[in-house]
Amino acid sequence: MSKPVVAIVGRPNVGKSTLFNVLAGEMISIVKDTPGVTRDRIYADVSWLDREFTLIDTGGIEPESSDIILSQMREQAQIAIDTADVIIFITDVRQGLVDADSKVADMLRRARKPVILAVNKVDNFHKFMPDVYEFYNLGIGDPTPVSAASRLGIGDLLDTVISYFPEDKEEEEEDDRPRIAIVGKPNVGKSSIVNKLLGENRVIVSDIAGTTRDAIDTNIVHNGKEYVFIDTAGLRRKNKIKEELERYSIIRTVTAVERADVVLMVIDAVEGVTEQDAKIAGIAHERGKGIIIVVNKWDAIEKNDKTMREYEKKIRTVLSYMPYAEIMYVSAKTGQRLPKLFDMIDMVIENQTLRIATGVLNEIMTEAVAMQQPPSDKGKRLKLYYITQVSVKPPTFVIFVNDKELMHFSYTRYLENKIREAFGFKGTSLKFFIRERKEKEQ
Ligand SMILES: Nc1nc2c(ncn2[C@@H]2O[C@H](COP(=O)(O)OP(=O)(O)OP(=O)(O)O)[C@@H](O)[C@H]2O)c(=O)[nH]1
Ligand SMILES: Nc1nc2c(ncn2[C@@H]2O[C@H](COP(=O)(O)OP(=O)(O)OP(=O)(O)O)[C@@H](O)[C@H]2O)c(=O)[nH]1
Repeated sequence: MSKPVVAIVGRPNVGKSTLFNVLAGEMISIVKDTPGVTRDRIYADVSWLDREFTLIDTGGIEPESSDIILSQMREQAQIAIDTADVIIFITDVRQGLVDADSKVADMLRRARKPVILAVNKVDNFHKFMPDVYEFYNLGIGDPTPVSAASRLGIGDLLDTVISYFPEDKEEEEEDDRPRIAIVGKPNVGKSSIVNKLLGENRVIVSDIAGTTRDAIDTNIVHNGKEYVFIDTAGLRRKNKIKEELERYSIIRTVTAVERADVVLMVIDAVEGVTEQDAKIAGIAHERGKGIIIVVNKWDAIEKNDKTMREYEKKIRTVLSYMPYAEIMYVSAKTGQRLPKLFDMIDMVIENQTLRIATGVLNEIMTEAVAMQQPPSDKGKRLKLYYITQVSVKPPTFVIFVNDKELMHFSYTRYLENKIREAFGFKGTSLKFFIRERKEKEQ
């Protein structure tokens, strides 16, 4: 279900960005083309030997003095401990072992998460190996020599990374409680929503033992059904620079969204919807998660009969890439409409896992094609042979055509709309793959 998260931690200048780019650039597909989504390489989807994971770079800007370096590294390590399944701790063979490395190693060791010690800049294994052994002193296991710049040792490193992933999701499958991530800018009311939901519903203590991450999960029972809320609120803002804070909140959002079935994208009604909201919502959209846009603090604004429509218009414009998302206007302060969230969550999950029979899909497609002729180019017309649904979460379809080039984005969108007219699929994106098939095979 959810992909494992792997975090890179290390001192400035040891090669974190270089390693990140090597892992990301060659072996990944970042889902792009969502307007507003950050171009910063803070996170990336990586796959290695059929295993997929989300890679995050916890490193930020370069601090000047060594005591700041240490405190920053502690912050990075803490973020990694809080969010990652596997941590790559990267050091530099040229600089050798330094005090900050040892302190961070202590911290990581106590966290009881799998840590891989990568010793970077080993551009020549023969020459530098004796220096690599020094890193055994950190007491966090065997050092793995790599050279990010020359791409040496990368395969071994990735083998080690995936060896720590749980064997195909057995454990997770047992837990079928809906997982709901609450995301949004600071101060929009994420914690207030969870607290209000907690206050009005029965709470039970998390029964999954042993993982740090569950500490931020809240289990809520509503109408006899359990829901797990994953909160991204409460980033410690003290002493943080703006860029750093933003990086951390993106990491928190990505890792929470990764684990969720449905994402509540919280917007502050008083502030209105902003580009930053578009960035955050884009993370959930890219990952094909169910989405509900929650406009909070609805009690705090002046309203008339047009207010809701005006809000919707603005939201649809700024978040134009997710027209399928439902919008709810709530107040964590008064509790207005909050109980309805659960029905909405149930509906979105149903839609995320909805499967449509192939026969029905093909009827819809045939009818759609009859109503609006497919595009043509240079005398050749697009022919659509066959459509079938191949997976769920999000619902994913494959369309077989005579020529991929002829399948315009707008025609795919048209078919999507026809499918949505028939089945709704509210709250979830739909994915389409276009495949070519020779005419005679039909
Ligand atoms: N010789 C050698 N140099 C490397 C290697 N990997 C990275 N470097 C160099 O080390 C320097 C720092 O690399 P970055 O990837 O920017 O390091 P970083 O840890 O992301 O640094 P910060 O952004 O300051 O945290 C650059 O000059 C890289 O070219 C390597 O494998 N061998
Ligand atoms: N009027 C009004 N105020 C609200 C509502 N929900 C939250 N607030 C206020 O908004 C402020 C921020 O609420 P939080 O729940 O801490 O917001 P958050 O999104 O969790 O913030 P971070 O922890 O910074 O991410 C607090 O002062 C709340 O009292 C609401 O529905 N109406």
